[in-house]
Amino acid sequence: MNTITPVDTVSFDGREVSLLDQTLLPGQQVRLIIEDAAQMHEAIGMLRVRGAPAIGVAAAFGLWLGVRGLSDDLPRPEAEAKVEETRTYLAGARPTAVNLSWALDRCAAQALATGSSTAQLKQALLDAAIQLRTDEEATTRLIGEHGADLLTGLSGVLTHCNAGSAATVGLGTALAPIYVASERGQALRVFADETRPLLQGARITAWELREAGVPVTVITDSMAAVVMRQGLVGAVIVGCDRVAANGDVANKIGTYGVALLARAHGLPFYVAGPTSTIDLGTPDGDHIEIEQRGAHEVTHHGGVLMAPDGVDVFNPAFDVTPAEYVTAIITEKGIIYPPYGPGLQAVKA
Ligand SMILES: CSC[C@H]1O[C@H](OP(=O)(O)O)[C@H](O)[C@@H]1O
Repeated sequence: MNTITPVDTVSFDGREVSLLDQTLLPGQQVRLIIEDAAQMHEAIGMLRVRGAPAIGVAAAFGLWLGVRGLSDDLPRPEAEAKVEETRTYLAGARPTAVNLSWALDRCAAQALATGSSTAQLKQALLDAAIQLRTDEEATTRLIGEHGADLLTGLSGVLTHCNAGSAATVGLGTALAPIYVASERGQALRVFADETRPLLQGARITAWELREAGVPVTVITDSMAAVVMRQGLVGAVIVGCDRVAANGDVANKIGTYGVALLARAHGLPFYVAGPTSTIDLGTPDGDHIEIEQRGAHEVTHHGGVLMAPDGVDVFNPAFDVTPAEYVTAIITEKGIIYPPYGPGLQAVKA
């Protein structure tokens, strides 16, 4: 197989920042020009751009968009105050994926340490966002290369949600090892959980894998157990939105159940993610804020009522998988095995 071409989730063409609107996948591929921080905040909140690494890069460009219109004559302290205001605003778009705040903090710190004028501050924010995009793209290739070694000899793997190229600015996290294994000539079929309620697996994972020529079978979330029992997969590999210092993993709702199923069927359960998704400041999964989303996502699909309108709904966007159920964590710096504390500390050093 030829080298995989990543999905162009977030890009800057020298003038404009654009996003692939993932709410319209797979039926439409529409690019949105994002002109200011408010539009970027909306895009992140509505999952037009989604996936921890991708929203981090998107927010970084959003930070620049929030100040690019400032007059170069504005006193630097006032410009810096605007950066801080925009950073705080964008960080509030979604609470669970640590990459959002991590990317904003990284880019703001780099820019605030650069120059003494407002013009230099603005340029530094753009430079920081561009560099972040470059770094995060390279990171996904390394995740793929480390993770592919774990998939050697397998003919099927199961994934949950979308932690592919569309969730990053490169090959992805959970799907990166699959892409690299495929590039190496391994015949690997992906069983993709559709992942209710927003169907990132059916809509996005299946779409990007088919675009890349990787065999994919879409299953409903309730079919995962049978797929494992019938021996159709030899491993589970998922992404992550925040990894706590003890190795507990926040990821798309339903991941915890898939981890339990993997344990029950004696299958390895791998988590793939950049070290930027590891948050040593959060001691364990109980301290990870889980985003609660609106009832409409559950009671409606495609404008069709799927449950009594107004019925009570529980719609957490993520859950936490305890570290004890995680076989290994695949990062760009290598594979981490239990006990996770020391290994996570090492890759963040
Ligand atoms: C590579 S991070 C992907 C991660 O993000 C997804 O959540 P969302 O679609 O709500 O942004 C899901 O948890 C994926 O595993």
